Amino acid sequence: MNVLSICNLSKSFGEQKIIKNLNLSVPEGSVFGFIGQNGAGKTTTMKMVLGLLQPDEGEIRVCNEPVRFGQTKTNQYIGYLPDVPEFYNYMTAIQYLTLCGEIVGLSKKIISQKGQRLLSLVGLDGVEKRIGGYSRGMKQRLGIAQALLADPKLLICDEPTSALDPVGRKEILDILYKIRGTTTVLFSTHILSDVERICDHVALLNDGYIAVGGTLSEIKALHSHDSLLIEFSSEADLQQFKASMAKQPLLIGSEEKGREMIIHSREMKKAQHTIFSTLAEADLAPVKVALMEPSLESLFLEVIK
Ligand SMILES: Nc1ncnc2c1ncn2[C@@H]1O[C@H](COP(=O)(O)OP(=O)(O)OP(=O)(O)O)[C@@H](O)[C@H]1O
Repeated sequence: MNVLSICNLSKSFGEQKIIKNLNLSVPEGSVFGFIGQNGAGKTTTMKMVLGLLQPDEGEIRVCNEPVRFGQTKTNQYIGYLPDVPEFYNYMTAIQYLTLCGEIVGLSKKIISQKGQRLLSLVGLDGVEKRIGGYSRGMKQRLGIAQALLADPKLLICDEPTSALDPVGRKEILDILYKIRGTTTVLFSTHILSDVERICDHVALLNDGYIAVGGTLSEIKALHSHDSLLIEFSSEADLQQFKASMAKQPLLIGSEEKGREMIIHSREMKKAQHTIFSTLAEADLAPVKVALMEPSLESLFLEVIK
């Protein structure tokens, strides 16, 4: 089942068409990376999912119920962490979660139990200081705890790691990874390494629509080429290899750095035959040969160029 389905969604601001016929399905239980460059329209899309912005065209369904602009019914299924979460700085974390729990009608007992559990999940249990003294990362973590308070089916996080240092980013990613299976996670980002670390599904928003989407392994298999790194013991050996391969189109687009060469091919098995027989004929013994997995970054750069 899909927790979120977006069908033929379009949105313009004035003359500027930001979202053009966007289709997206977020399967239950997934950790879904919604990727796009700055200004691609990720926040705009999320606001439409939350009923805060009116689409020009298209349909959005959350847990199979239609989202209506200005109405909050489908938001009962959603926990939302905006890119810059706002808090009452004079409160402590537990005071803030208590207030949020009361607003959504939870009993004192439930708030206390859930509050402690969530603060422990996000690594803020036992933190006594007021929110005003928190780091950005701590605020983001508290924001996740707050977004999870009402046990949402879908947690939406808008660029949760973008403003954080590597330690803060890892803490957020670890939390999102921990809750997979119990809560479906959709998070937007332009940091591809974050996506590679925790997501099982991804969609790349480019030019207003999903240019690439699917599971990480599907995308890598469909859109990418493999690369082979060959390291020689000297630059002279590398030059000799190049000369021996001169008649092969395989070296077109290859990269060279010092004693290393990286060769890209969509048919790596075939390419390897040619490379290894050339090495043998030229009596060259590289010090290292390694098959390199395509990175999400190289793949997406290829799609959006
Ligand atoms: N209310 C608005 N009125 C006019 N233009 C808007 C409005 N909201 C967003 N935009 C424009 O729509 C485009 C997409 O913005 P959006 O915030 O959705 O991008 P984003 O992918 O979330 O980017 P970022 O990573 O920078 O937050 C931008 O060009 C932005 O200036």
